[in-house]
Amino acid sequence: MRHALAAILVAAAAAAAVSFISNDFYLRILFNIGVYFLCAAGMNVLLGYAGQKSLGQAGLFAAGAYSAALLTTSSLDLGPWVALLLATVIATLCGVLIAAPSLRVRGPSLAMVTLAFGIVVEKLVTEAEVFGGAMGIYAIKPLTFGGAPLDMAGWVWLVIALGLGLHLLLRNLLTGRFGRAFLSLQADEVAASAVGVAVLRYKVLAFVIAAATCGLAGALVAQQNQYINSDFINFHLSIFILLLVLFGGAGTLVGPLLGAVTLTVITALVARWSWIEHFVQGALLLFALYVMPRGLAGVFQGLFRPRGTEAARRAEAPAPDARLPLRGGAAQAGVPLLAAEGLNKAYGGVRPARDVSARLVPGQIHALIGPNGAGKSTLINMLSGVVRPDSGRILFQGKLLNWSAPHAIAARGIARTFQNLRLFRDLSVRDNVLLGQHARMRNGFLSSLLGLPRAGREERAAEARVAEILRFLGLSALADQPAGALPYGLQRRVELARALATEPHLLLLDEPAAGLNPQETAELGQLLLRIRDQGITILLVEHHMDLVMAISDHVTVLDYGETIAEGTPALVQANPRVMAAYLGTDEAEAEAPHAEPELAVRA
Ligand SMILES: Nc1ncnc2c1ncn2[C@@H]1O[C@H](COP(=O)(O)OP(=O)(O)OP(=O)(O)O)[C@@H](O)[C@H]1O
Repeated sequence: MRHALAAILVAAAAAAAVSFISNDFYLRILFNIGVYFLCAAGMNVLLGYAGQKSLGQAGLFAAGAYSAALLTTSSLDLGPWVALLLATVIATLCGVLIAAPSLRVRGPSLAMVTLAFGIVVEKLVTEAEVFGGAMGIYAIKPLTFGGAPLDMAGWVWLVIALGLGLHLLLRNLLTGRFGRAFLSLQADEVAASAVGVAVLRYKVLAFVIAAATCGLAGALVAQQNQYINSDFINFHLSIFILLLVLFGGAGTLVGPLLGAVTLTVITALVARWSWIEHFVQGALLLFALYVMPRGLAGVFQGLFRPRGTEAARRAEAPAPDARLPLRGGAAQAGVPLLAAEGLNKAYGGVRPARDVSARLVPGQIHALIGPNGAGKSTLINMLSGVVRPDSGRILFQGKLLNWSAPHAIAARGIARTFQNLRLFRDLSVRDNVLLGQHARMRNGFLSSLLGLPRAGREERAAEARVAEILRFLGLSALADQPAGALPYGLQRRVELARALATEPHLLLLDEPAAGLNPQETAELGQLLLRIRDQGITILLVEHHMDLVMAISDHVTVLDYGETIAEGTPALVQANPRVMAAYLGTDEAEAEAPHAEPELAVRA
C-alpha cells in the first residue's frame, strides 16, 4: 500500500506541476519522459526480470505508431481512442512474433534475431508505399477529450495517468508469483522448469508485455505529432529503450522511471548538438555497464541500505515439530509410485541407459548407485523430463509420463535437485523456495496483474508454507539472504527446500551429499529420513556409501547404463557384480572369500 501511495503522490505532484508550465518545449520533454517510461516499464519486464535481450523494440514502437496512423487515416477512419487501443493490440500480437525466436535461441543470438526484426521493420516502413515511404503518414487523428483535441498539457496528463496505471499493474505482477517466475528464467531456465515454471509461456508473456507498452508508446507519439515517418523508427531507438532500462536499473521497480527522466532530460540538453547525441548515448551505455551495473536504482539502494548488520551465515537446528506441506492422493494400492520400463538413451556411441527398468514403492528411500558415468544422472534427467528417453515408458501413479515437459512433470509431483547446484543465486533463500510453490499457486495472470484479493491470499498462503519448510530444514534465519552468498552446504539445503516446496510425491536427489563435510552428511541423512517419514518417496543418487547404506530401504546398482543388482542395502553390498563394478576387479576375484564388501571406498 505504501508503494502505491508513494507512486500516486509522485504522479499527482507531476500532474499538478504541469498546470504551472505553459512552455510547450518543457511540456514536450515531460510528454517524452512519459512515453519513454511506458517503453522502459515493459522492457524492464523483458530484460530486467526475464533476462531476454531484445534489440528490436523500435519495430514494436513502429507497429503501434503505424497502426494508429493507418487506422485513423485510411478508409477505416476509426476514432482515435479505438485506434489507440487497436494499435496496442496489434503491437502485442507482433510481440508474439518477436518472441518466437526466443524459444529457440538465447543470449547474443537472440539479440541478433531481434535486431534483424528491427531492421526489417525499419526498411519496411521506409520503402513500402502503404506506410507512406520516407514521407510517412500525415493527418493522424489526435486523441480528443470532450470533443476537443488534447492540448500539450492534456497529453502530459494522459501519459502520467497511463504511466501510473502501468506502474501499479506491473508492480502487482512483478512482486508475486509472476515476477519470481520471470527472474527464474533469467537465472537458470533448466532449474526454472524443474520447479514448475512453464519457461516458454513466460518468455512469450514477457515479450508480449514489452511489445504492448512499446506499441502504446508508439501510437501515442504518432497521435500527438499527428504524423509519423521512418525517421522515428531506427536502430538508435531500440538502443535507447535498452539504455533506459540499463541506466535506470534493470530488474527494479523504480529503474524505468529513473532511466526515462534522466535520459530524456540529457537527450533534450544535447539535442541542439545533434552530432553528439549518439555519442552521448553510447558513452552513457558504457558508463552504465561499467560503473553502475545495477543502474541508478542500484546506486540509490546502495546509499540507503543499512550498514554494519552482520548477515546470518549459519543454519539453526531443524524444528522437530515442523511439517512439510503435502499434496493428497499419493499412494494407490498395488500401483508403484513410479515404474520405468525398458528405458534407453544413447549419445552417439555412449549409452548411459540400456533397457533400464525400475519400480519405486511409495514411502521408501530408493538409492541409485554405480560408478562414475554409469548413467545415474541420465536416469534422473529422464524421470524429470530434462532428457527424453530414446525408447521405453515411464509411468507415474499409473499414468504415462513420457514426453511431458519438465514443468508439467514437476506439477504432477516429481521434484528434483541437481548434481551441480542450480540455485537462483541472486534471489533470496525465501524467493528460491517460493519458486518451488509456483505450480501450487492458483492465481493467474489477470488476478496477479490487477492485485485481486485472490492473488494476495495465494501469496500469503505460499509464504506460510515456505516458512514451515524453512523451519523444517533449519533455514528460517537465512530466509532473507541471497542464496548464492551462503556456504556450499547450506546452498544444498536450500535446493532441497525448493524441491520440497513443490509438494512432491517423489523427490529425486542427484548426489545431495556431494561437497558436504561428515557432520553435514549425517544431518542430511537425518533430514532425508524425516522427509520419508512425512510420506515423500525419495530416489537418491549418491556416491557416499555410508549414507546410502544407513538410510536406504532399497538400492539399485547401475553400471554402463545397465541395472546390475538391486535389493536391500545388505544384499546389494554383498553382490559380487557390484563389487566388481566398484573395485574394478573381475567377478571371480570379487567372489573370493577374502574380498570384503568395501563400498565405502568410493565415498
Ligand atoms: N548430454 C550428454 N551428451 C553426451 N554424453 C553424455 C551426456 N550426458 C551424459 N553423457 C554421458 O553419459 C554417461 C553417463 O553420464 P551420467 O552423468 O548419467 O553418469 P553418472 O552415473 O551420473 O556419473 P557421475 O557419478 O559421474 O555423476 C557418461 O559417459 C556421460 O559422459
